[in-house]
Amino acid sequence: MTAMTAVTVRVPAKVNLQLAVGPAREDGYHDLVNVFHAVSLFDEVTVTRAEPGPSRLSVAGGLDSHTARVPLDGTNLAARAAELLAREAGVEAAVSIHLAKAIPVAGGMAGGSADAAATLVACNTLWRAGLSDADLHALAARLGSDVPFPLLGGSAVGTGRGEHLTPMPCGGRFTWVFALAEGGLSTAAVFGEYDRLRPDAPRPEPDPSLAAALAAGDAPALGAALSNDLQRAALSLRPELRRTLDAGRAAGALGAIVSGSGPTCAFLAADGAAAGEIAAALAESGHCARTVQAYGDVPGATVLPPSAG
Ligand SMILES: C[C@@](CO)(OP(=O)(O)O)[C@H](O)COP(=O)(O)OP(=O)(O)OC[C@H]1O[C@@H](n2ccc(N)nc2=O)[C@H](O)[C@@H]1O
Ligand SMILES: Nc1ncnc2c1ncn2[C@@H]1O[C@H](COP(=O)(O)OP(=O)(O)O)[C@@H](O)[C@H]1O
Repeated sequence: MTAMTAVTVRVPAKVNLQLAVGPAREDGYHDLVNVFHAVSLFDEVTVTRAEPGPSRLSVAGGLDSHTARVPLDGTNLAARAAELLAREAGVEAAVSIHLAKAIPVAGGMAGGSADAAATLVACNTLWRAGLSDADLHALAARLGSDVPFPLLGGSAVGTGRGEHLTPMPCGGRFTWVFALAEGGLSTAAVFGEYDRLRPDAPRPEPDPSLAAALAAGDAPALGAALSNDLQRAALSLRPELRRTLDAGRAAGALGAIVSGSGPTCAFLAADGAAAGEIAAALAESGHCARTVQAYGDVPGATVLPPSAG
């Protein structure tokens, strides 16, 4: 059997349908009820055998202003994922990693986490390391709170700091418009602003009406149930996002919300035609850098056949 030389994994972005945030814990993290929903905006990560040594990284795609902010050294979450998996599997990390990015960078859609999850799957395949899904999940949680979800995809609720996942049924295909902003927002800074604004945050609780709407494929009910406790903090740091949200609502969005820690804004549309109208209105308003349309939910990290890589 000849050894594989490269593996490509396709991995989705997420939007948070509910993000309920408790008070800061002693370790600095916050307990969450975090409903993840994987959407059809994909990064593709290709891991190729290379000389031993630090992983070499390259990046392409997406908004130029975004890709320029992707670190190409050992701090990249994908490089850290390759090193962690190599240590765990007892092999040498000898790979180059190419990131073809469609997920906005520092946009609250977990692009770096998606790349890390994809790298775990790609290296596990390339090195025939034989780690189980549970092993990969445990490694993912060590890399970041958002890293386990893109392994799974679909829709799922995350508790703890977001890493304990329970899948949720999704009974339909939901149509989304995302308004990408020019700059990013630091997740830690948004949680810090949340603490300043909500020192008395209550314990986060799941919203049963959201779970029911998701399971029923009921877009108007899901739009009404969307909620994000970090939105106020993101708007406090980036007040202009309010105009983006207002423009999407005025154009008929069933729900309008900041995605996770932002600054990407997410709009739920009734159907493809409505999504086109929302995207056109957002573009005309001049309040966002670019819009993309996507649907959810979609599967998690998937190895592509060699010819497609
Ligand atoms: C807010 C969310 C919502 O899904 O994602 P983004 O919108 O940024 O993509 C996540 O909770 C982000 O997850 P992730 O980006 O993996 O965060 P981590 O690397 O684990 O932590 C980065 C920093 O965010 C803060 N943090 C993160 C998760 C959590 N439950 N409580 C926190 O307080 C901490 O300040 C931490 O130092
Ligand atoms: N593979 C990666 N892709 C994008 N950003 C990365 C990656 N690895 C590390 N980063 C760093 O992580 C930060 C957060 O990026 P990202 O995961 O895209 O956003 P968010 O946490 O808002 O969902 C970026 O500002 C960047 O410096």
